[in-house]
Amino acid sequence: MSIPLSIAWTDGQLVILNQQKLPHEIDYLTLETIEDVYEAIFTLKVRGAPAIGIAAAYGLAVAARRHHTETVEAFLEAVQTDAEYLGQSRPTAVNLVWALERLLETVKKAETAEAGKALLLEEAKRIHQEDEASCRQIGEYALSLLEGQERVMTICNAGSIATAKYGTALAPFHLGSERGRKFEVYACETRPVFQGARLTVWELQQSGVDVTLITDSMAAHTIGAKGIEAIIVGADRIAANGDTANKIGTLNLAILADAYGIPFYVAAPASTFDLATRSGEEIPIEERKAEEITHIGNQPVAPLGTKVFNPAFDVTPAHLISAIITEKGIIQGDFQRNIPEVLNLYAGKGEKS
Ligand SMILES: CSC[C@H]1O[C@H](OP(=O)(O)O)[C@H](O)[C@@H]1O
Repeated sequence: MSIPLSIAWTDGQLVILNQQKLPHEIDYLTLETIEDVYEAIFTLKVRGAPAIGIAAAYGLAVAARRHHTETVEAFLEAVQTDAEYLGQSRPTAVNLVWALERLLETVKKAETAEAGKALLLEEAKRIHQEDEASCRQIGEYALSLLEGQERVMTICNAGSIATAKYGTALAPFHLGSERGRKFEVYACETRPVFQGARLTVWELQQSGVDVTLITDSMAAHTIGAKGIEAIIVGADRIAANGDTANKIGTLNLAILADAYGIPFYVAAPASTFDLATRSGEEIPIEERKAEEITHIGNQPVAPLGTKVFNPAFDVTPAHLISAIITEKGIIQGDFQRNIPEVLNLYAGKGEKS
């Protein structure tokens, strides 16, 4: 059994597992240009909030290697332009902008372009390593919160391939499997891109975790019929008040958890919090192309030209969230007050001194 990975810096190159080809093909891609990285993020070849941030960070380093400028000022301007370009690849996951801004802050220290190139790559590697450690710690906290609970539902893929390793919502299942802890995971297929059916099922099977696939519409019935004891999901952006953007369909599960009286957990690293965003109303929700809904593969399932609304995310209000599981601890109660306390963060200013 193994925990799958989706991003590597190998022999000086950025290599990703092409998640659009899973589960039937294991296809690795080397992203050689900033355009390659943008396209991989936009088309969900690499996806998942933390993984998007890691890929963008390496993308900035890859792009910088191609700049041969007369001055360090010109180099820094070119890097700034690259960051703005990559930052437009997907709007909802705050990890993308967070990673790019962290690299821009780091590279400002460079006295030469060559030093700047080294700083960018070192910081990208640091973000990659930190995320793996964060996800492992999230898994530990989630295991403690799920003590005595076996039957758990999830949606989309907040797994190892959506992060550096382990995942966020799926981290307790991967760690639990290593320790003989039994879980029965019920994975919503997650239309329209099928991250649940294609990615979460595949990923948990690689790790030897008992996983059952259901359609999104089966969630309410399944919670009752199978005695689901908790729901755990990932996040793409968590506002200062705890409102959480995650894959479309997550709000449905939060409402169902409230109706059934079972806990609804969000698992996410500190890099997914955006304290400059006061509430969920301010979170940009990505809308994607109609064909994701009107077609399955190349097969149309709706009349051609059908009008479509295709939001890729929804926002779960904080009052429906039982706890937010982070690498720095489990946040409950008054999220507005407890988020900065637990994460030791100020709005937009990073760690407390
Ligand atoms: C730890 S992954 C977080 C989040 O990202 C996924 O969205 P997408 O597949 O569109 O990148 C999903 O919302 C996951 O929960």
